[in-house]
Amino acid sequence: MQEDRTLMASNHTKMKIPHVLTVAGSDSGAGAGIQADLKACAARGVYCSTVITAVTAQNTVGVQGVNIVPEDFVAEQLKSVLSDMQVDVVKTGMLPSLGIISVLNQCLKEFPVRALVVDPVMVSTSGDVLAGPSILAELREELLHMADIITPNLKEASALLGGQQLETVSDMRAAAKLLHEMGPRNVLVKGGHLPDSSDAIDIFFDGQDFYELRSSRIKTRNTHGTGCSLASCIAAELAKGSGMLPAVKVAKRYVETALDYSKDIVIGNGPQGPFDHLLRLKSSVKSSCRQVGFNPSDLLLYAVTDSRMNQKWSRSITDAVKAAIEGGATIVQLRMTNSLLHLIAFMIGVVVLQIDHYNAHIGSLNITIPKRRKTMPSPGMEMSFKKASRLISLKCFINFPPVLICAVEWEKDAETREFLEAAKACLEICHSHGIPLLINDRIDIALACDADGVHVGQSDMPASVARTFLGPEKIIGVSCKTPEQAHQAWIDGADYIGCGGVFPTNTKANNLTVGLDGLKTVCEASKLPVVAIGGIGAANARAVMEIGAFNLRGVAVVSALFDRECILTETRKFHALLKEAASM
Ligand SMILES: Cc1ncc(COP(=O)(O)OP(=O)(O)O)c(N)n1
Ligand SMILES: Cc1nc(C(=O)O)sc1CCOP(=O)(O)O
Ligand SMILES: [Mg+2]
Repeated sequence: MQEDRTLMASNHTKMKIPHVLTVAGSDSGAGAGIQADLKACAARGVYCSTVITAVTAQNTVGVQGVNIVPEDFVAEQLKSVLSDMQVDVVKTGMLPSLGIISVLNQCLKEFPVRALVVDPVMVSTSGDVLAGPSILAELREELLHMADIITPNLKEASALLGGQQLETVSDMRAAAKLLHEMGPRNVLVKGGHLPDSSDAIDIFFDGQDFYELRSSRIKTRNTHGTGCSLASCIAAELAKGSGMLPAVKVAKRYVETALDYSKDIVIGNGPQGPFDHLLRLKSSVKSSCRQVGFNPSDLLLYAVTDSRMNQKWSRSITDAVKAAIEGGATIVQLRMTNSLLHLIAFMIGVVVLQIDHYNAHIGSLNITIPKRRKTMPSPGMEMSFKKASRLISLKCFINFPPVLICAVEWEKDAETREFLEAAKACLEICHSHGIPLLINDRIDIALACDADGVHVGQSDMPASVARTFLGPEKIIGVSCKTPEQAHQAWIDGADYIGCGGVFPTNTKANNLTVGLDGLKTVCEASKLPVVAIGGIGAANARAVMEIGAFNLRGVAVVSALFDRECILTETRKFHALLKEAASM
């Protein structure tokens, strides 16, 4: 009985992971070959096992040496993987000897897989020969007929066709047709090196139809390994269950995006650099300007922005953030409040529909605003107001679609775009001063602009889920009013908690206050550093900092900085005060 239960439990958690086996050469510079294949598969969320056919000494200058792995040992590697692991797709790269092609052919017969992607690697991007002409006949006879797709570039296609010159798109079409006659089910001739073309044009032929796939040619030296990565990405998409043409399209878009992202990174001194498969290097370079990760002392003077206060004082969000940083703010949170259109949508909703309590039903979406909800209209409303106005807009949409659909839909996009643009601009300012920028509520915005983290409340996305999206290094703060919430924030993987409202505030409507005693209770229960928030200004900040909690690391303020004539002066004064209080 016990045994049965264990079995059931383990069956329940079993999960088949899409799996690509790459059979290719190692590139010591890690731009191409096995290393590129591993990274491309990882980027596409697919497991990748490896059979190494050759070890190359290689960098951004070129290939300095090649050591071919004996075919018996390639066979041993193939058997090890194929006999044990459930491989979906095999992708081949550098196959430098007749014997290796032959053992691969044997193994694929013995252990059939769902698809075979053959990238007929012959010459490296630096022009060095990786597999000589002697292997061409073997490749044609032993492998091409087994392939679901082959992905030659112009030089490789030309070599496979006995040296035929390929200079135009119509040459590429003709070549794709001839290569298809050699047996592969699909052919992708890559025209990346086609002269006089501003686009990267590839020809895909499935035996019936030709497809001209275009992507913009990215001006960059960092193109080493694009062929390997494209083929690996096709293999990865096939392993996930995609059809051939969609897999090719996704792979092309992936490579184009990665090249564009990596166009300015500098690795090595040679003419052909690698690119960043995981689209991460650039941001770590940027964030390396400031200390990576969370530093609790950053909480000392936590400036939370407010767009309506900026409107009131006729200043831009960037000017406000700049002034706060120059005055001594140690961390900034971008908290966007409602635009005018939300207000209009909301008013229409209230006036026209005159509802206390309603349900909006759209497909499977059921939304209810309870009667006399505490967070209904009030001039100080922020997110709850926004949420309510959205729901009412939805109701209006149902009742008066022609009137409201355009306005509401347009507004929704505009708001997100506005938020993202503000976030990008503020991030630049913050990072140029080594100050972290957090985004209030919106994990999507934080991801899109690569902000340093987010602050979420009890009704926002749970911190544990935010963590899975943002990864281990980003900063996550959670609003907590009780010891239980503080405990949960710690379990969920937050970095700090915001505790408030300590005092009443006009900035956030209907906000329950916890007072200094409540703050102290939460601090004592919290395993995380705490920042106090709500109604804190120059007059009471010292009292807050002196409650005697070692993990209270600072105060978060909105109006005390931003609802003032001169942000710089106020922030300077506040910073000096906090420094003094913290040193006591
Ligand atoms: C530092 C800090 N603490 C608390 C909050 C409030 O967050 P939340 O409860 O989600 O309310 P909104 O700010 O989203 O209206 C905060 N923003 N920052
Ligand atoms: C954004 C926010 N959150 C609060 C909470 O209690 O969680 S109080 C608050 C507003 C703080 O503004 P001010 O510094 O102007 O009082
Ligand atoms: Mg929130």
